[in-house]
Amino acid sequence: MHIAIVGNIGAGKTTLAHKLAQHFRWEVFLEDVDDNPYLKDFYHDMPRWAFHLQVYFLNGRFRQTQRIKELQKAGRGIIQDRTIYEDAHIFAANLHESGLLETRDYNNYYALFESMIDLVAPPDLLLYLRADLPKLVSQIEKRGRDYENSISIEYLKSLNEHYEKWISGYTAGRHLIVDVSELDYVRRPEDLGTIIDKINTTLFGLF
Ligand SMILES: Nc1ncnc2c1ncn2[C@@H]1O[C@H](COP(=O)(O)OP(=O)(O)O)[C@@H](O)[C@H]1O
Ligand SMILES: Nc1ncnc2c1ncn2[C@H]1C[C@H](O)[C@@H](COP(=O)(O)O)O1
Repeated sequence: MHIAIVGNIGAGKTTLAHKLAQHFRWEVFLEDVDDNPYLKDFYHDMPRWAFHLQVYFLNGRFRQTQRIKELQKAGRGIIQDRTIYEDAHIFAANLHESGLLETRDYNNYYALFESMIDLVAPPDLLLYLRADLPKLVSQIEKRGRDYENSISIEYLKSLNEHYEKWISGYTAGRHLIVDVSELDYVRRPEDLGTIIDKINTTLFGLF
């Protein structure tokens, strides 16, 4: 079984990934953020570093999906924090449409993504954490990564719009949308329970 958690920056993916992994006793696959050699520079100068960052994320995410495939074959359950789909359909597309990633670079990147994507199996469940802008801003602040101070409301808004468009056309497998704007699964165990119930219903037909 493979559940992938998708959603905007600060939506609460990593936090939920840990909690679900603990609940189901599955392996958790997180994003490579601390060792990312481009992320900090990207937030200082997006046009300069957009292409480098996208290629870095794409490669990392592809390698991760190959490891997930192996573990799945071995019968293990997996919770994945963010997917390769979001890199291409949300972040790279948004940078291109905002004029921060040149068309020739975007086309080059997208051709690479298309070469890879046939080798990627969609998750058994894609769990989209929808969050409004105040929730995203407060959780990004709460996390306190210095280099994310420069993230603008417009950037988050545009990413949210890309998420909504993408999820409405997602047909690769089962998906579940949970609005987390009013949920606090850090302090309220019942909110975590609500999400787990929804997952069980969708995946196993329980409840
Ligand atoms: N539903 C929630 N309610 C309250 N706080 C949350 C919730 N989800 C995440 N947080 C807090 O918000 C911050 C960002 O969450 P994180 O899981 O890192 O988001 P993401 O991985 O989506 O970027 C963390 O400090 C986390 O503890
Ligand atoms: N593909 C990406 N392009 C640009 N930025 C990205 C991409 N994937 C992740 N990010 C950024 C967004 C955050 O600053 C960090 C970690 O993501 P998070 O949603 O907080 O887990 O990386």
